[in-house]
Amino acid sequence: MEENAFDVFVIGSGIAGQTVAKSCVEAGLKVAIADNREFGGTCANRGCDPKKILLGAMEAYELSKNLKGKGVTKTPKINWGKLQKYKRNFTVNVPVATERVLKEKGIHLFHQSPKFIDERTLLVEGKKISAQKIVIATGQVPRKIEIKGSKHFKNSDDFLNLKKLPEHIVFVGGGYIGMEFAHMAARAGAKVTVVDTGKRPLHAFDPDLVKALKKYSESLGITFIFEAKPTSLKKKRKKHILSYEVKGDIKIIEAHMIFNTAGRVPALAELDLDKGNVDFTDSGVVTNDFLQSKSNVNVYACGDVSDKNLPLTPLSGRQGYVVAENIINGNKKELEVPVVPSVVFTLPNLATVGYSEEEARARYKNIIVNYEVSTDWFNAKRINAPLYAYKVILNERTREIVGAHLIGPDAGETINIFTMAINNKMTDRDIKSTIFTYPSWVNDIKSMV
Ligand SMILES: Cc1cc2nc3c(=O)[nH]c(=O)nc-3n(C[C@H](O)[C@H](O)[C@H](O)COP(=O)(O)OP(=O)(O)OC[C@H]3O[C@@H](n4cnc5c(N)ncnc54)[C@H](O)[C@@H]3O)c2cc1C
Ligand SMILES: NC(=O)c1ccc[n+]([C@@H]2O[C@H](COP(=O)([O-])OP(=O)(O)OC[C@H]3O[C@@H](n4cnc5c(N)ncnc54)[C@H](O)[C@@H]3O)[C@@H](O)[C@H]2O)c1
Repeated sequence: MEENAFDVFVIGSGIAGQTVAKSCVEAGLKVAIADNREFGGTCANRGCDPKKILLGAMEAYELSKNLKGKGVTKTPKINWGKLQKYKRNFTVNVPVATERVLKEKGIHLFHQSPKFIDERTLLVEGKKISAQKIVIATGQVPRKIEIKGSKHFKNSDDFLNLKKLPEHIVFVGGGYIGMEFAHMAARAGAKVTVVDTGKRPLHAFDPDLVKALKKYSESLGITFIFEAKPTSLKKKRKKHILSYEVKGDIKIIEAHMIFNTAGRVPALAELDLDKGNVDFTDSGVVTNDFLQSKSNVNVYACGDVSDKNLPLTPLSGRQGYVVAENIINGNKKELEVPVVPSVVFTLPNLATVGYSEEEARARYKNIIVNYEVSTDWFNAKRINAPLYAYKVILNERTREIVGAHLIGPDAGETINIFTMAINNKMTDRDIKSTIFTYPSWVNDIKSMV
């Protein structure tokens, strides 16, 4: 094979791209991978992992705060600078280690965005590269807020790398990222405001539990401004001024830093997809059930950038695996996704799996909705947890669990048991007859079903 010809050329070295590249090279194919940033992708470098390291200190803070006067004498102070240093121990080696593993496997690396020249040819690092299969696994990037002065917005990468925490922070967007960061910043001592165009934060989550989380967030000092449309952003010495419109009135808010946490969009702008005849929409590359481009059979897409994804790490890995299988064995593997749990890493965690109450009502004739604020249960009282609640939904006819929504300490772990229960069509009786460890959060689910 010519030097610049590959069986598989993968664009993007996150979980999706790496999964494809490694599987294909192990199957004996000649593989290359390109990334226009540090290798390793969003999750490991500037997403899930670094965020969760910062969260560790917040967990220590929260537990101590709740037990203050109950055997714990002081609420600790977060040393943001030291916490960031600790986080960097984990992230600093990711790109080098990722490159090393890929190279050791015989994968060729490129450090630039390729551009399509035609359906099978790319231009990268000044070379024309031909490939039998091209895999787009470029993930997502923050959605631009198209207002005057938008260049002054910081984004999630900036927050996760902040050396010093500003006194007053505004997050524009109260979704996963805005809420997780707002909780961290407030606990670390910043004054925090969340501005959102919607009527409430976290619109994909159960409204009753979100209401409880919002109220608790306010008790941490977080201010919310809803139904607010940003109109301009100005920098004035050390401060930034965000103008926004609420019900026809223009208002302003001043802060030291203002972050764009208003959602993320497929990272496709640099690829010249038109030249490659690759169709895409706002949801990503248009794919069939094999994750193959509908307009160019030489191209596959996987991870956050495919139109079949919920942008979560486990799904991106799953899609990478499906694409690798289809490249290696021909299109045999369709994308099948079991129910997907999801957690917002605020403290307490807010977690969800399966149908929402609204979806379950539309889908089943009769449902049972078990909703309770359970802050007086032993597990919560033991650590003086301020918020613990659940909403579990069953199909009344079959008694199968069809949805679970939790807020409370470790809800991000407990939700996994509900995920297994839903996938395995378990009923309330199946759960009640299982023996779990005691006392444990998971044991509580017997009382929730
Ligand atoms: C702050 C934050 C927190 C998150 N927390 C969680 C969490 O707790 N749990 C969870 O499940 N998910 C979380 N996510 C989402 C998760 O990070 C993504 O779903 C996951 O990383 C997607 O993997 P991927 O391989 O599809 O894309 P990515 O990991 O984004 O990888 C895409 C790669 O392609 C590269 N690239 C982009 N454009 C080009 C181009 N033109 N040319 C070459 N290379 C390119 C990028 O540099 C990147 O390395 C979080 C995301 C963010 C931003
Ligand atoms: N814990 C996790 O699993 C986790 C954490 C972070 C991110 N993620 C993934 O990353 C994706 C992106 O997260 P996100 O928080 O950026 O997006 P999001 O879609 O969760 O939230 C975006 C928020 O911004 C608001 N918004 C949109 N445009 C606005 C504007 N112009 N002004 C003000 N508000 C505006 C929306 O109403 C929404 O509330 C998520 O969908 C999720 O899949 C997951």
